[in-house]
Amino acid sequence: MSAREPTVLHVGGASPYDVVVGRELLDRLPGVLGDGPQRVALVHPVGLGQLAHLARTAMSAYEVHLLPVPDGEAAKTAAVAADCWEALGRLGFTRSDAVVALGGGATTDLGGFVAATWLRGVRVVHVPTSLLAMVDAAVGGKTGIDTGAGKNLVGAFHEPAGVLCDVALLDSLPRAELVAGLGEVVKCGFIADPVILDLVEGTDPDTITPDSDVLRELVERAIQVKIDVVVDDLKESGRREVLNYGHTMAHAIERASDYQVRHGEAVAIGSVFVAELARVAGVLDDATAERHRAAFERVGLPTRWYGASYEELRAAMAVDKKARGSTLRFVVLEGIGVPRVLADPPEEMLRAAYDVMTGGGAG
Ligand SMILES: NC(=O)c1ccc[n+]([C@@H]2O[C@H](COP(=O)([O-])OP(=O)(O)OC[C@H]3O[C@@H](n4cnc5c(N)ncnc54)[C@H](O)[C@@H]3O)[C@@H](O)[C@H]2O)c1
Ligand SMILES: O=C(O)C(=O)C[C@@H](O)[C@H](O)[C@H](O)COP(=O)(O)O
Ligand SMILES: [Zn+2]
Repeated sequence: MSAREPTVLHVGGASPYDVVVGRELLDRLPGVLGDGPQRVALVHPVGLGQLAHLARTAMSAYEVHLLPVPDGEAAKTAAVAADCWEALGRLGFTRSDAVVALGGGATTDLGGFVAATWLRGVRVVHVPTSLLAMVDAAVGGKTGIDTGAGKNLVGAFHEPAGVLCDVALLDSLPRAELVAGLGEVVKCGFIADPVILDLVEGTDPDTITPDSDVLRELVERAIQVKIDVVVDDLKESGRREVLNYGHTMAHAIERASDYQVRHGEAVAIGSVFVAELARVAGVLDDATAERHRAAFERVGLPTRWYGASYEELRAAMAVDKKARGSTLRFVVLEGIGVPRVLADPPEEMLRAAYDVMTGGGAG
């Protein structure tokens, strides 16, 4: 059980802000919002109404308007964004006002996008309530929504004014959602911080609970991995692509499953897929490819998926934002913490990795 002081992780750059990690942090909201805003639009999933009311109480100095949106991925649509814009219009929301996005990554992506687009950009503060949103979605300024053409294809870079990661809020998070968040944490272990892998491999997964010291360390380490990358390459002109490890296949799986596969689960499957692709391409050794499967499975994540044909997933991968023209580009690893891009891998290699992913291959 952690009774530690909050940890403040600073994100530098042109619009610097802090990511605070700790417990019982809602009272810090006014400090992050400052005395500029009069009105606050509190975007939250309908299912988290009680938490939203707690946050509202903490912001009693402001005129707070609740904007409930659908739970989960269903919030990331043009229609829901348009409803939010209409609500801000009715409120007479000005550039001196602020959005607070409280919820999982779907809510922070939507709330961030609404803030990025309203009046071409108003202040947003994120209060992530899922593990995945704390370690990834709320940090780094990527916002967006899904369309029929694919996941996250419409969006904007819009950095928050602050992020409050109150791990006490994870107490109500269903276990399957916590485990999904570990997918992005383990990803960070492979791309940049092997201590994360040591922690995961050396810990009984049932003891990774919201009040545990190990969860706190995993959260802080994963956030630091993300910060180190985004301060160097906010708009993904190069290095930031590493954070997309496993995501080319992950996003294809999410879309093909009609978003029934959780993002963090898809990241686990997609990371094992791309490790296999790298192994088949002669880039990654057998043992490190196998370590991928073992690490994700250890925390309870899936590493195989049988739900769509190769052709369907191949077509969905074509809209990946890392693609250039008709050339697919995958982030692969040469070793732990040693990323590179594998462009235009031969079709037979992609099929071989797909066969392993579906259990049809030798892996
Ligand atoms: N912008 C980025 O950099 C970035 C990074 C990673 C992921 N994402 C996006 O984040 C989304 C996934 O985020 P997610 O895994 O948090 O999913 P999510 O937002 O769909 O949340 C999962 C479910 O948990 C519920 N929930 C959240 N917090 C809760 C709590 N404290 N108690 C009870 N229930 C709670 C939500 O209402 C939802 O039903 C995806 O859309 C993904 O694309 C964005
Ligand atoms: O922050 C990033 O950059 C990432 O790629 C982090 C990913 O975990 C995240 O899922 C992100 O939303 C994916 O971005 P996209 O550009 O592929 O839509
Ligand atoms: Zn992700």
